[in-house]
Amino acid sequence: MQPLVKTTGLNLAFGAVIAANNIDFELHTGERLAVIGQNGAGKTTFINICTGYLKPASGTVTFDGHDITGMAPRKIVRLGMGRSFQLPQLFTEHTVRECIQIAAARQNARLSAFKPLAATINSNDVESTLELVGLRDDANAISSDLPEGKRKLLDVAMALALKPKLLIMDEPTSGVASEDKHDLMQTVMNALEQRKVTSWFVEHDVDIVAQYATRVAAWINGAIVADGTPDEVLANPQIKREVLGN
Ligand SMILES: Nc1ncnc2c1ncn2[C@@H]1O[C@H](COP(=O)(O)OP(=O)(O)OP(=O)(O)O)[C@@H](O)[C@H]1O
Repeated sequence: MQPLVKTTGLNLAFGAVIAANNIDFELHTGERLAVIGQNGAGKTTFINICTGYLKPASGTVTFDGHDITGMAPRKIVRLGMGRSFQLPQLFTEHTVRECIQIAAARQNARLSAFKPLAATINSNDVESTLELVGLRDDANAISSDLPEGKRKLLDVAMALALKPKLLIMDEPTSGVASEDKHDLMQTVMNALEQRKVTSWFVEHDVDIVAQYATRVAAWINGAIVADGTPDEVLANPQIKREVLGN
């Protein structure tokens, strides 16, 4: 089976810091990949290269059979690669429902000053996305008034409105109280499962990684040093010592 994402020989340095060190990587449809690594290991740089926010100095990225190396982020999104951010990127003056409507309309390039927003998109899709992430009761709330956990859910909902094949999430549980992290991840993972979206998420909480990932890749100094099942990688002595700090 053709990998959904494939990178070959990716390199990128910031001055003397090697943020991506010859990364060969494959992700297959249906996987739930957790990426772990200390701060500064290169996890976000790798996401930024794959999503078009950074150009690699060398190497290639393919997504769903397309060469997307150096392609603009909005074009990569249109091919079906969604992304949610460590700090949710919401339309802060709009309601939760409008944020999802705007995301859906942007994907179809249907935003227009001459047509009401709701007339440009399929309202059933918007309502089912609200329901899917448990935000129906918050649909009329202004997005900036939401607590952090719901802001994260809205960020995911906006990505899902674009009907992605893959969703990459940079620290989906950061800034969320530890007692709320599992509920948040459960909701997100159920939503992704229902929409048959492959996922890859950066996560520092080992319990979350062990519970929700089918595969774990560990980063050190811009390179993948371990890649396998959660049991294998989380028990690897080097990873315990250098990544998990045990
Ligand atoms: N735009 C940039 N300019 C200069 N250095 C950068 C830039 N972006 C990242 N770096 C450096 O590259 C290295 C990798 O950073 P990156 O953000 O990818 O790490 P990370 O694993 O995502 O860390 P964190 O867990 O803190 O988000 C770090 O040393 C960082 O300081």
